[in-house]
Amino acid sequence: MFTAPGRRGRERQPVHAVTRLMQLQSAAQAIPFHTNGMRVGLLGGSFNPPHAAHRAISLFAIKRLKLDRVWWLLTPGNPLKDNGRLHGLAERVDAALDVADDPRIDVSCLEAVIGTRYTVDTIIHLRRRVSGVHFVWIMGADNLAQFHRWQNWRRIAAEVPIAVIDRPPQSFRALAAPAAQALARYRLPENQAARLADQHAPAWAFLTGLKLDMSSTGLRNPDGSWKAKK
Ligand SMILES: Nc1ncnc2c1ncn2[C@@H]1O[C@H](COP(=O)(O)OP(=O)(O)OP(=O)(O)O)[C@@H](O)[C@H]1O
Ligand SMILES: O=C(O)c1ccc[n+]([C@@H]2O[C@H](COP(=O)([O-])O)[C@@H](O)[C@H]2O)c1
Repeated sequence: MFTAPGRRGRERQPVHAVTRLMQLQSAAQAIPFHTNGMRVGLLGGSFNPPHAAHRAISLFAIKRLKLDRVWWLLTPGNPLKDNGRLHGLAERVDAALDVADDPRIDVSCLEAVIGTRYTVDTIIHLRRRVSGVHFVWIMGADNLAQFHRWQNWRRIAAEVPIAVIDRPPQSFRALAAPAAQALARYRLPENQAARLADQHAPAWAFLTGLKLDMSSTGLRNPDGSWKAKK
């Protein structure tokens, strides 16, 4: 028997082993459930470890962008990070399923399955394999600040609308960074963010209203192990 954390303030709920096995299998199957016309946010990340802000920004994006679901795409290793102390994918999937704790959030190992660490490959793969779904790439402002260093970032921006979530103290730097400047004319006013998933790329929006200082870095010990949950 596994346990999954309940929403804040609730008791931890038991999760039957068969349910957990099904969740793990569907993560391994890589492309989560979808139907024609669905609006899906893609939150790529290291999730080392997953934390409450991942869940909070996913639910925030569902609300503000009028999404049906968010897929957490667990990277085999961010190409711009030192991945020497990155925990194994299975351990991160297991922890992500615990933290996500919402039927609208799916956890996926798509990038490991297709054998890439590059977002551009992931987006092109999804565009080819999944039709009729409106995707939005979601990232924190720290990632917008270095988006110009991602492989083929202009192609990513040309393929999928992007929602950037405020993440102090990165926000000012992010909006002044090369990618934000280059894409400035494609930025939607925040009060039109609900239309983002319907837009042809390039299109992006910067979402304020949620400021969370939680990070995976803060949840790791100096040796890379994850701090025990309180
Ligand atoms: N507190 C937060 N506010 C806004 N976005 C966040 C926050 N935490 C994570 N994100 C975003 O979620 C995605 C996945 O993040 P990631 O798994 O790298 O967690 P992290 O806390 O940023 O990790 P680390 O501290 O190791 O860099 C990224 O786009 C990141 O910008
Ligand atoms: O494609 C790239 O070049 C690239 C460079 C840096 C980061 N990314 C992706 O950005 C997402 C966020 O990464 P992270 O480590 O900040 O959680 C994750 O999906 C990474 O694979 C992608």
